[in-house]
Formats: sequence, C-alpha cells, structure tokens
Amino acid sequence: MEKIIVKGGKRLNGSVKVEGAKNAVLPVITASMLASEGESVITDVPVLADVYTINEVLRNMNANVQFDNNTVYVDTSNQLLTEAPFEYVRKMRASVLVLGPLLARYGHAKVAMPGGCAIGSRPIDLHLKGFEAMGAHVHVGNGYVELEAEGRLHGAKIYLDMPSVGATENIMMAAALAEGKTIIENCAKEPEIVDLANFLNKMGGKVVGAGTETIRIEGVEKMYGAKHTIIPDRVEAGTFMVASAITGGNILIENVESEHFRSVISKLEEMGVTIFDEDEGVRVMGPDKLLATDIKTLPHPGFPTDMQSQMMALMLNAYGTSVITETVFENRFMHVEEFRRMNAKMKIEGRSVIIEGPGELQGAEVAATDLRAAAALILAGLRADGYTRVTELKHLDRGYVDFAGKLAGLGADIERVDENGDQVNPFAHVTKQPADDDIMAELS
Ligand SMILES: CC(=O)N[C@H]1[C@@H](OP(=O)(O)OP(=O)(O)OC[C@H]2O[C@@H](n3ccc(=O)[nH]c3=O)[C@H](O)[C@@H]2O)O[C@H](CO)[C@@H](O)[C@@H]1O
Ligand SMILES: C=C(OP(=O)(O)O)C(=O)O
Repeated sequence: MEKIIVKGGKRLNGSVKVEGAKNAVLPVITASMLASEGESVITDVPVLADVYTINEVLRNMNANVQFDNNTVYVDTSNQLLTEAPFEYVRKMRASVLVLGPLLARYGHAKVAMPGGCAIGSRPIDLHLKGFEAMGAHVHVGNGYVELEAEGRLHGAKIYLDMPSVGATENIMMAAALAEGKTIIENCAKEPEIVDLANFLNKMGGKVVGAGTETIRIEGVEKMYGAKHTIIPDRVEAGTFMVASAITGGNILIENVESEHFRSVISKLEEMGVTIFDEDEGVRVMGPDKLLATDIKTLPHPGFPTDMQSQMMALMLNAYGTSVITETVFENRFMHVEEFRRMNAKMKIEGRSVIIEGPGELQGAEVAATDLRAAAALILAGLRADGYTRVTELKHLDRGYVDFAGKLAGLGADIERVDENGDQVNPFAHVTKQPADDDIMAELS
C-alpha cells in the first residue's frame, strides 16, 4: 500500500503552478458528447484519476477520446451508446453528468444510480426533476436510473430547491439541445458553471446568465466540437495557500483566478495570513501566530465545502476557539477522527466542529477518508511533530496532481513510497504518457 510520509517543521518557500480545475474539466468532457460534428480540443487538463475515469466512460460509449500532453481530444460524431455502467459511477459520481448530454442527443440515457459516499448521501433528485420538466420519463430500478424522451426534449422553467452544481450542469447540457427556452432558477453560481457555459457557447449553444442565480438557455438543433481551455483549480490553489499559511511559509501560487476564491482569501487574512496579487500569481505568507476564526460552508460565493478539511488543519494551529459549520454535505467530518489520532483537540456538535487551538499536533498513521481529507492530513503533517504517514492515497489522486512532489519542490520534507519503502510518483507519466490502460490499472 502506498503512503505519503511527511515530517513536520519545514517552512515552505518558492513557487508552485496550479493545474486546470478537476470540477470544471469533468462536465466539459461530458458536454463534448453534445457535438454530432467536429472534434473538441480541451487544454490545461490535469492528469488526474478522475479524468482517466471520465475518458474511459466516454470511450465505452463509443466516443473517440485521446489524452496527451494535458490536452483531451473528443470526437463524438459517430453513434454513441447511451449507458454508463456501475463500475464507473462507483469510481466517480461525476459520471452521472453523461445523463444530460445523452438524453438531449438520443432521447435515452441509462446510468448506475450513484450511492452515498464518505461525505454524504448525495441524491440526484434535482437532476431528475429537471429532466422530467423537459419531457423525460424517469425509471429507477435495479440500481439504475433510465431516462427516455419521445422526440426532442422541450425547454422548461426549472426552480432548483438548492443550488446544486451537478444538477445545474446536467440541466444546462440537456437544455442546450432541447427545443425552446429553458430557465434554471436558484441555480449554482460556481466558476465551474461559468466555464461549462462558455464551452457550450463555443459549441454553438446559447447560454446566458451563468454565474448568476438564473441561467437562460435557448436550445439549438445541432452542436459542434470546440476548443476550450479549462480554468485554474481554485481548490488546489486554496490548498497551497493553506500549506504556506500552516508552515509560516512564503510561496507564490501561479495560474490562479483570485476572484474565484475570495471567501477563502478573506478567511485566511482574518487568521493573520498575508496575501497579495503579483504579476505571476498570488503570494501567500504565513504568520508566526495564526488566529482562530469561524467558517460556514455554503454554495458559491460562500465558503467552499471542498476547502473545509484543509481549513480545519489550519485552525488546529491557530490561537483561540474556531468553529466550522458544514451546511453543504451532512457527513463531511470523517477526517475529524483522523486528526484526533494526531492529538487534535476538537469536538463535533451537530453540523459544527469546535476546535481549541493551538494543539500540539503529533505525527501519526492516518488514513484519508476523501480527497480533500487526504490533502488536509498532509497539511497537518507539515506542521506536526515527527512523522505523519497518510494512506488511502487513491482519494488524493482523484483531485491532486503530484501533491507530494509539488510540496517537496517547495521545501517540504515529504516522500511517497510503496509497500517496500521505495519512492514512487504516480504522476511521473505526465511527461512520458504511457497507454491509458496502464495508468488506469495503476490508479485503481
Ligand atoms: C465533480 C464536482 O463538481 N463536484 C463538486 C460538486 O458536487 P455535486 O455536484 O455532487 O454537489 P451538489 O452541489 O449537487 O450538492 C450540494 C448539496 O445538494 C444536495 N443535492 C444535490 C443534487 C440533488 O439532486 N439533490 C440534492 O439534495 C447534495 O446532497 C448536497 O448536499 O459540488 C460540490 C458542492 O460545491 C463540491 O463539493 C464537489 O466537489
Ligand atoms: C467532493 C469532491 O468531488 P466529487 O464531487 O467528485 O466527489 C471534491 O472535489 O472535493
């Protein structure tokens, strides 16, 4: 079993480049299935396990997909199959994002029903309600959800009970090829939604209002492959900001859109971190003494749930009482038990965690419970006394490209080893690009 071993105590220094956003590239790759003519060329694609998974999903549906040099080429001009089996949805919930494009293009889509996961029950009822409003029949049974429409979907006015990112994306993609106008109210406003809308428009779609709470889509009859560059990953950027803050470091984070994570910047500043824009990126300097603060996770532009566990690692080192309230996912505190193994003093009260800091964090054997928890445990290890060994790295590899290597490049005492203690870098293939099958086998 691979593990990351980190020895605490080094101040980070230098610069690090952020990848394209995982949560933007997954819907963009599925949206490319809307094209019945021409190839889509998607650049700045991060070399992540989730990208390999979504590429495999598309290939299994008969799409022609190549991934080379951070660029994904998708050609879906031939007839596609309309089913995504359990083996993919089990690996990655975002596989449900094939529903909207397939339904719109073929009037049929069948996908294994995603179950709950380590962060919550995560139903897809809002996606399905949206499809129904556009004329689809929904059948759920034998572990699958199957959608059927007679003829073209029709535009509809859809109010989302909550601003779900996935439901907004799936409905936007379905509406892009529907007949007439769709209005999605109370939709998600995340930067990844705007990125998807921009891509749809390049494909010939007519989407306006992305980034606000109402999106209007005028359906078109046909869409075409398009060129698109993925936005920078705001969660990876935020994770490196915490890495600098927790070590009292001084790092430049390159390839960022700081307006995408204002809420994170403002909380870090409250904790005493110095942050400013430079020509090449954002400079982040950690203070000698971190101050406690409170955060409540919310849909964008509120504080992102995907930064909650990393902030917890930081608050464990801050002076005073910090409170984290998680309102987006009902079960995103699995990492608390792992932090306790590192001698963290904290208690869970309902949907909040109360942290008394600063604790004396000690290195320990810990297991990642989801991808952000994996990063958070490594961040805590950067400051803990002695060695922290983090296992279950399959979670980390879903969302971070060579996290240990990038931290080592900033001066951290960190290595990734296999069961024999030999150093490994699962993303060394970034430069050599072996066959995708080898990478899938390596990552599974
Ligand atoms: C691949 C991707 O982009 N993943 C992100 C996406 O996940 P995802 O798109 O799954 O998250 P949603 O915004 O849909 O979920 C938010 C909340 O809405 C609930 N819900 C959602 C859909 C639905 O039909 N019914 C329902 O009740 C969920 O259980 C959750 O409690 O947004 C989350 C919230 O910012 C992020 O943490 C994930 O990293
Ligand atoms: C929860 C996340 O991703 P996913 O929705 O793919 O599980 C995440 O990126 O933190």
